[in-house]
Amino acid sequence: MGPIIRCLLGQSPPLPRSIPFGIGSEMIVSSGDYHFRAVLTLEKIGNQENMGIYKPYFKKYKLLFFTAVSCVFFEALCDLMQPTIMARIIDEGVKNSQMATVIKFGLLMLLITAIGAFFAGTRSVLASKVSQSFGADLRYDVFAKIIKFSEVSSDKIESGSLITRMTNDISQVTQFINGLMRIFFKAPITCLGSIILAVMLSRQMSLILFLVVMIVAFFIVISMKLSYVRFSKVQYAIDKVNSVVQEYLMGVRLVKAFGRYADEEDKFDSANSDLAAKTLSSQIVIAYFSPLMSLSINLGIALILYIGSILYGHGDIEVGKIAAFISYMTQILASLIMITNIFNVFVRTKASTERINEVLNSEEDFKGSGQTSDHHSGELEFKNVTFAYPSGSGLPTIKNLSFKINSGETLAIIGPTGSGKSTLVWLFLHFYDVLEGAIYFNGRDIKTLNSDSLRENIALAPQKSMLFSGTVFENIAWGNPQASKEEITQAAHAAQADGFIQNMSAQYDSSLGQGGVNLSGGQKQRISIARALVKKAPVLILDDCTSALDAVTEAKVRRAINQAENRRTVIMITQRIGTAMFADKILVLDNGLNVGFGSHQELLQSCKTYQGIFDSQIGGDLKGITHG
Ligand SMILES: Nc1ncnc2c1ncn2[C@@H]1O[C@H](COP(=O)(O)OP(=O)(O)OP(=O)(O)O)[C@@H](O)[C@H]1O
Repeated sequence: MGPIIRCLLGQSPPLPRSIPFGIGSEMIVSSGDYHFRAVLTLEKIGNQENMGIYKPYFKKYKLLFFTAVSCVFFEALCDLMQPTIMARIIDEGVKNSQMATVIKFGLLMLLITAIGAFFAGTRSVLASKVSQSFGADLRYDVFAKIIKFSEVSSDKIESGSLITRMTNDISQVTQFINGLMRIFFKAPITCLGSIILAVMLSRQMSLILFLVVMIVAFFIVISMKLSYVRFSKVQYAIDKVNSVVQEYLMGVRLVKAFGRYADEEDKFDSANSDLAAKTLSSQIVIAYFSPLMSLSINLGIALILYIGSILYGHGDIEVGKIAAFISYMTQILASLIMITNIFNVFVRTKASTERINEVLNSEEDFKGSGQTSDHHSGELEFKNVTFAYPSGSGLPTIKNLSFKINSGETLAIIGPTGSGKSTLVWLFLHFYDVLEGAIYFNGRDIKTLNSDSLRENIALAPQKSMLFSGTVFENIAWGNPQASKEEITQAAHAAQADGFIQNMSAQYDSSLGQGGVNLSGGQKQRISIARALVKKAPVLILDDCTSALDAVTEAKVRRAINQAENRRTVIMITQRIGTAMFADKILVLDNGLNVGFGSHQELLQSCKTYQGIFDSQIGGDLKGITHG
């Protein structure tokens, strides 16, 4: 097994760090049927354990892989035989005008070419099959990992970058695997075989061959060194372009409303130009070195012809052998370039592998200790909870916060924007771990609960309604795929969505565009609430998701939830005092601190922040009424 394969499997000792290759050189080399795009990215070639991630995939396809490699072996043998047969045609057939010899060896050449073509075709099909299946499996696993991402991981890697990793980086790996089967064995076999056969043809001319090989090898090493650091920069530039496009598409209406086309164009132009510049910079070295290598090869051929003609004059060599020697020399140099390309692609793949590995090694969502929580009640307690976002400023978002609600109670959380209201929900859902304190659900620390079953107890209507492409029915049923049609309509009724759904062209079977583009903000919120209601979980969380509803509709939603058969615990995050005041308990948050907890009446008496919010929204005139 060769070094690249061993590196791929993480089995070989590290390649020397001193290998003077670099990130970023890119070249397209064509030699016969080889057409290889290569970029060198050998930043840490010694650190190859990352490549071990491909071991299971390689194992899965090893039979096809080795069949392809065997085809390459026979293909190379066929190639090697050609110049020697050609020399015999010239020296025995053409020179002596023996047509029978020309025809005999000509037919033999054709037969060998046909056999070589058969192996080349089979190898190509197998290489494509293995590399594409390999790539598809890897893409699947990366996506499966992204699905399991913890919130910390999601905060760390931008979605634009994740897309580049799922597409560009995995394509790079696929290209490498394909190239491995195309040329990995062929290049060394051709190179070694050609050297042996060339030396056997003429020792004197072999000196020129070695000289040219040394010069070309020198150019290859220098070009790699010069282009070492460039490739990962290209990948990050692609990330940036993806992010700019993605952000524009997410905010397209806002951009139009604000007429900010020019700024968006500028942003894209800057990212795009940066990508072009970095790609150019990664290619430019090769652009200069490729002609230099060709020049050296042609110089070598001219020297061979010169020395060959002198030797021929002395009767030391025949014309056919000179032609065969030149042919072997071209094969040796083409193989050298191919070997270089293997390293080029290897290092580029290494950079992509590091990026893929970062995804595969990202922290997964909390699993909990494996204990399930199949409770039917929804008692919740936060005890001295302190929390800071790992990707945030380091300052706590939630500070020593405590409160408790009993099962079946309604809690309203109110407070200025950015005070940490949604963060409480993320903590309860165990998206993040608390720094200090603990959260108890039905008396058990949520850290000891299986996260999936904890979340089964919670239905969430998020602040930003998220709808999927599909029908209205499918979108509501997403909350509970087992729900009957009747339960879906009941939930829609309670969420005050049935009215507008009935007015849609195909009622519950009406299609929603991507993200629910064909609905108003309030309609989206009501479908989102219906989806949460149909889950029938012991705890219902409404995260400021009635903000787009008018006061009358909102009151109807609230009443419907309160009148539900199985009275559940409801957590209602809101900015409106008119919504909060009907809750059993109200938590007033300010800058992550619990500054008030109690009923509306209690807080009006005791909590300055609450009084302030009340005065600003309802006004002092009504204070007496609500007091009563
Ligand atoms: N993923 C995150 N990484 C780092 N900081 C975050 C993250 N999410 C929120 N924050 C910060 O935490 C603080 C509280 O945010 P949170 O969304 O909980 O506030 P909120 O009270 O729900 O606000 P709003 O009423 O505007 O929705 C804010 O300062 C915010 O910048």
